[in-house]
Amino acid sequence: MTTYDIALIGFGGVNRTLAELIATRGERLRSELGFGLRIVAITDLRLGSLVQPEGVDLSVALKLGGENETFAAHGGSADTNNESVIRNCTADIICEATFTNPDDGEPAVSHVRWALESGKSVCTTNKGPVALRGAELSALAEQNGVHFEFEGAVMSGTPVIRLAKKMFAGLKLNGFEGILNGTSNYVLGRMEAGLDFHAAIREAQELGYAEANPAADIEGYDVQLKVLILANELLDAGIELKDVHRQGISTVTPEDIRKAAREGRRWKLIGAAGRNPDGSVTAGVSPVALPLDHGLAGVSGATNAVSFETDLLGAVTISGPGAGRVETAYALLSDIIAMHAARTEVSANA
Ligand SMILES: NC(=O)C1=CN([C@@H]2O[C@H](COP(=O)(O)OP(=O)(O)OC[C@H]3O[C@@H](n4cnc5c(N)ncnc54)[C@H](OP(=O)(O)O)[C@@H]3O)[C@@H](O)[C@H]2O)C=CC1
Ligand SMILES: N[C@@H](CC=O)C(=O)O
Repeated sequence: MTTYDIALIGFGGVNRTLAELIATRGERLRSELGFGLRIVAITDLRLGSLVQPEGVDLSVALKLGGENETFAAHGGSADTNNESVIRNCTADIICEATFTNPDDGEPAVSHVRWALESGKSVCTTNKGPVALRGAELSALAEQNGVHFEFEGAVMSGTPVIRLAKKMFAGLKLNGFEGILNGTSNYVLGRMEAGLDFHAAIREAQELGYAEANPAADIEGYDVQLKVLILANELLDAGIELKDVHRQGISTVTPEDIRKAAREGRRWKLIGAAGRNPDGSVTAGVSPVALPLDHGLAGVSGATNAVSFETDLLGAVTISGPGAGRVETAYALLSDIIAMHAARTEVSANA
């Protein structure tokens, strides 16, 4: 039976939860999916780096995280050493889950590039590399005969990108609109229930929904990246970040929310893209007071939903978790499962 060796880059909420899933469900995954997973390296800004080709002891690694604790006391180093670990470790697959940088995608873009250049497949939940360097990195993966998967970059573990690519074959997609950020949707809902804006953000942080800098959620940067990913991956839009108009929810006041409620409306942060008659695509993100009978008005909490406009089926809507540590760790697992399926198909056809 195949065992895939994994390196985790970034050991925060998502990659820690992936490690927990591997520790607690490894045997079940092995019997159900026909492959095993072994973590052979971890790097993290605070903990440093740990490389153990025979397999990291997760019962030890998962307990680390206290102030001043590093991997140095456990056979590793206090230095992060990302490039050397990514290039030289024995992993088959690199799981990149460091913070999303909406400006240039770094350092995650470099992490992905180093991995692909050294013949390792990558799965990531990091929106930066996918939105800002997606085409280049996918081409690099192909040149090196490896995989670059990123299902968790949009709507966490809810299948959207792969599902739309596979299941919408034969349809023409003319656009989409959706709620694509769990944090801002959660915050708007909590404000509607009377909670203070900052207290609502703190709750979203505690629940593991928010970005390292929650301004990315609140000011619409996160949705801007997700709209860019969906537009380029599914509509072949060929657009850049500057082409996606951005406005977040920080301008929506408690009074706006009360007024909308009186009028039978509810504020939502909507990301959308649509094909113009000349084939070009217009895309943006902005807060909208939707009428309560709108299909997206009832999507609450950290749930996300995206409605695709297709030529033969009309609107097709996908809804599910949009954030959360477990939900997003599952996205990485689904990427690994997709890589295994592709590899199995290639060997069956050889
Ligand atoms: N949480 C969610 O619901 C979702 C998250 N995502 C994306 O997944 C990624 C991970 O999210 P999450 O786990 O919640 O975030 P966290 O902030 O919990 O974890 C990120 C980890 O990466 C570490 N890190 C930062 N820079 C580096 C670096 N250069 N080298 C090594 N480690 C580094 C951080 O260390 P330190 O804390 O010291 O900075 C932290 O431990 C993000 O890109 C996020 O946008 C996508 C979908 C949903
Ligand atoms: N911070 C993001 C996490 C997923 O991308 C969100 O709240 O949606």
